[in-house]
Amino acid sequence: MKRKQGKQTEQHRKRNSNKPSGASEGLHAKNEIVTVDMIGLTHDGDGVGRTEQGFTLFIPHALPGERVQAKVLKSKKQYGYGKLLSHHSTSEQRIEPACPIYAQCGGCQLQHFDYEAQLKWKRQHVIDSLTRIGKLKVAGETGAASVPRENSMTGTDKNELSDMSGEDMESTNAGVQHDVIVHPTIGMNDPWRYRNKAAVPIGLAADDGELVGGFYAKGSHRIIDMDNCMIQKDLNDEVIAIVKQIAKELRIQPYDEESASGVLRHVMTRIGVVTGEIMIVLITNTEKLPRQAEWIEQLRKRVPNVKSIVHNINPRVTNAIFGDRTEVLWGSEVIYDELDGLRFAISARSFYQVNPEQTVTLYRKAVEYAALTGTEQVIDAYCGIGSISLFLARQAGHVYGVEIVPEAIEDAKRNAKLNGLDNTTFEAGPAEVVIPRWKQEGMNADVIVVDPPRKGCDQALLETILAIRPERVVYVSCNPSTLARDLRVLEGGGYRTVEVTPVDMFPHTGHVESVAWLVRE
Ligand SMILES: C[S@@+](CC[C@H](N)C(=O)[O-])C[C@H]1O[C@@H](n2cnc3c(N)ncnc32)[C@H](O)[C@@H]1O
Repeated sequence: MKRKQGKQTEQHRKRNSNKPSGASEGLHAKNEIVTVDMIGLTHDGDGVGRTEQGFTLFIPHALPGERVQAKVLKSKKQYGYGKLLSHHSTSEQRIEPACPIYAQCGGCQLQHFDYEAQLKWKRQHVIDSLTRIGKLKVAGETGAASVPRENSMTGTDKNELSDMSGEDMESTNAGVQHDVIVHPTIGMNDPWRYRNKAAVPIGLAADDGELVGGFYAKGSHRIIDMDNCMIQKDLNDEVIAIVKQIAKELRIQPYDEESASGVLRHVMTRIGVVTGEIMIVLITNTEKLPRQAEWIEQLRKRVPNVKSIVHNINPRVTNAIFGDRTEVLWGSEVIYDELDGLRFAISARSFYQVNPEQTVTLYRKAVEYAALTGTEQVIDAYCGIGSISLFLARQAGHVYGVEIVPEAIEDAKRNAKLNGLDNTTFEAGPAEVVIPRWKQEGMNADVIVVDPPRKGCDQALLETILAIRPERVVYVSCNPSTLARDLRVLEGGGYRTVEVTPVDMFPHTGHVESVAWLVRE
């Protein structure tokens, strides 16, 4: 990769030799209008194209195969960013986005792309990561990828890989030659209105200073006011609209990010899709929620199914939604939901998958890959509220879950009891600390399941998995790049990746979830 970048830099230097210095860092000047042939999509869903002069431009909402006119917004040495102005030719996979505010909102990235094409692209994204980063050979693939290497490994991929250290990247050099099966992405029959959770930033409208709440516009912190999101459950939209209305009536000051002043920063709502229960979390910059009693009265009156009203305090100047302190203002500290006949208590700070229908598909696939017979000792690392753990516990000897958020572990214990699954043990702490200690204490496991956050598994955890030597590892991942990186480590330690199944948990967004099945050689 380095060699290719060097070559491109040299070409640009030659081409730029006649340009006035300081006009632009890259080949094209800012605001220049260029014709671009689109050749791929980045891992964020932005189009990747080449200008007639061979310069790489990333252009949101442009699709592979299209010829477009674009305005250069930023021009770096080796690549730039552009804005789509018009089409010379369009892709057959281009469709009219269903959402009226799609062009401004940063919430979805792929609504202009036919859903079947999204599913294929997500599978290809997984394959590209497995082959390039994991050095794995995918059945039916020649090793060529959807986007030529020098393009896909520039802008966005660099961001995706930013969690990896140089050392991790070095470790990706060796390769293996068995074939990994990557199945088609399992999509939704109706890929709309799937989210059970909304977390909406609240702020001031730029024009009239009114309270607004919605989504950040792509690439900025400008809030687009919105009452109808096509990937949200209707009920979430309704509750958010009610909360905004109450905030206005009670004259609650919206948070102003620039001055870090004001009161209401975010509203989070979560619904139990099976139970109909609703949790509302008000996140403030201030210690107290002004007019608390009226808030409770109004929310109870206008949201009949509300079961939990929670206040979280976040006075920090940060992009993180939640602060450290959470108190229940009214009702229960949890709401309940059901997945595949299992009942789950979910508290405000606990992770719970946002697409319940696809979650069942994903977890069933993870259980299938675990291939349990009723006797196995299973470790579920990064277990959240124990959701995968309990799916596994129905078919295992014993399941040990570990999770860093203490509230989630309290939920997991409660959930095990609730479902009468006493063959479970849960511990709060970092997986990379707790599991090595379990190993030292003599624990063994037949199967280890991991479901880490985007940054993937900690190296110490991967080493411990290799030391425990379970027969099977099931890796649930929301980031194909770190999945591929970690599979390389496990392959290097004597595991073989047999299959990977992408599951579309987040239709119309660039997010790709997948589950991998590894066996000990
Ligand atoms: C993608 S979620 C998966 C949760 C759960 N398996 C599920 O499906 O609901 C990742 C979880 O890892 C937890 N986590 C993050 N870093 C961790 C660490 N170092 N050790 C243990 N858990 C961690 C997060 O709090 C989160 O609950």
